[in-house]
Amino acid sequence: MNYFQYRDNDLFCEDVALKDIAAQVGTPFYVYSHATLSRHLEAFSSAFADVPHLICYSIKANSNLAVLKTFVSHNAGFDIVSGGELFRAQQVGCDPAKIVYSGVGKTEAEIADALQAGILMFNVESRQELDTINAVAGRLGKKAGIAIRVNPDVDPQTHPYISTGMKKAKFGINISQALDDYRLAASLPNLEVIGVDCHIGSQLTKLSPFVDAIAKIRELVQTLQNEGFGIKYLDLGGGLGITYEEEEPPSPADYAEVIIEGTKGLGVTLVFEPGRVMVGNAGMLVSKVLYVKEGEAKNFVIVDAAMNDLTRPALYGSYQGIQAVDRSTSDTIVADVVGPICESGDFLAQDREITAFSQGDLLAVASAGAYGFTMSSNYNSRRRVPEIMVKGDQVMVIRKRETYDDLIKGESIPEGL
Ligand SMILES: Cc1ncc(COP(=O)(O)O)c(C=O)c1O
Ligand SMILES: N[C@@H](CCCC[NH3+])C(=O)O
Repeated sequence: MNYFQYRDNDLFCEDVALKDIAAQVGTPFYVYSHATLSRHLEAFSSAFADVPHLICYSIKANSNLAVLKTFVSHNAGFDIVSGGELFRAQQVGCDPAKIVYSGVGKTEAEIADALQAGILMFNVESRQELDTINAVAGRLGKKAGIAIRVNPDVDPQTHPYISTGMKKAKFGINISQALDDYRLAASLPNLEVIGVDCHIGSQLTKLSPFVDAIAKIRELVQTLQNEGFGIKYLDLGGGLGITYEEEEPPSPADYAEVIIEGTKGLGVTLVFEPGRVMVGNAGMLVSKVLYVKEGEAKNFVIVDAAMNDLTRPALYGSYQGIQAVDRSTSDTIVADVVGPICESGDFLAQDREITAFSQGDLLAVASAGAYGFTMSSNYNSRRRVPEIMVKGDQVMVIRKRETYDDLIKGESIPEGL
C-alpha cells in the first residue's frame, strides 16, 4: 500500500491533499506518513518474528521526535551516533536497554552520558576507543557492554560515499585484527564483551554483499564462542536500500530469509539498525515553483526548496523522484529543478522529463524521508522548513518552520565592533 497516492488529480498523503497542507503551513515542507512508518517497522519485525531480534532504528536517517516516538510505540530501540541522538532517544522514552551506540569518534563525555543512561552496547570502532570506554566506565563504577564493529572487507556495491565495510573505510576494525582486539577487550576490567557488530554500507539493493559479510562474521562469532566469549548479540547494522528510481531492492522478508539462514545455530539475538528503509519512502518534500526559465542549453524550474533542505542530489548526484502535486497538466518538459541557493550544485533533479510546471505550481520530491531534514542546514541563511506528520486525516506540525530569530540564536556582536 502506497500512502502517497493521487485522488483524481491531487496528490495525497494518507487522507490529506498536499495542497491543503501547503495552504496551511506554506512551502517548502517535509511531510511524513504515519501509516507508512508503522507499516515499515511492522514489515521488518514480522520478517524476523521467528528469531530473537531487536530493531534499533538508526536515528540519523530521520530524527524528528514524533518519528522516533512512532517507532518506540512499536517497541523499537535506537542506533545512536552522538550525544545529541542519545538526548533525542531519552526525550521519547526509549528503553536504554534497547540502545546501541555506533560511530568512530565517540567523545569521553558522550561515552559517560551513554553509560549513565544504561545503554545496551557500544559498537567499538578502534583499539583506542576500547581503552577509553574502559577508562570512563572505571571512573563511573560501571561495566560497559561492547561489541567490536568488524569490517569484513565486502564491497556493498553502492555509492562510494556510503560504502563503509571495505578495508579502506574509516569504519570498524578489520576482521583480521578483530580476534586480537576481542582478547584485549576481554582483559579490560570495565568492559563486558557481549556482541559482534558489522555495517557494510547504505542503500544496498542486492543481497549478495549481506550474504558475503555474514559468512565472514559467522566464522568470527564461532571462533569467539569457542574461545569462551559470551557473544549474545550479533548486530548486522542497517543498509537495506529502497526504490528511488528503478532499483529493485530485496524486501525485508527476502533480506530476513538470507540472514536467518546465515546466522542459524549461533544462539544470538540479532540486532538491526535500519534507517533509510524505515523512513525514506515515508516522506516527501513539497515545494513551490517560483520561476520557470527557458534557457538556450537547458530549462530550469526554480523552486523554493534547495540543496540546504535536501542535499542528497547535490552531494551524491542521487535521484529523487519529482511529482506534480496537481497532475491535471499532461504536458512535459525536460528541465533541471533547482533551488534559490548561489551554487551550481543546487539542484534537486537534472535533465529530467517532468510536468511542464508553471509559476506557483506545487511539486513533491519523492523518497525524501531519509537523510532529508536530518542533513539540512541554514546555508544562505535559509530557515529550515517545517516537518508535518499525517495520520489518517490529521495534519500534525511536528517541527515548526524556523524564524529569522532562530537563524541568529546564539550569535552575539561583541562590544567595540
Ligand atoms: C552504523 C550504522 N548503522 C546504521 C545505519 C543506517 O543505514 P541505512 O539508513 O542504510 O539503513 C548507518 C548508515 O549507513 C550506519 O552508519
Ligand atoms: N546520508 C546518506 C546515507 C549515509 C548513511 C550513514 N551511515 C544518504 O543520504 O544516502
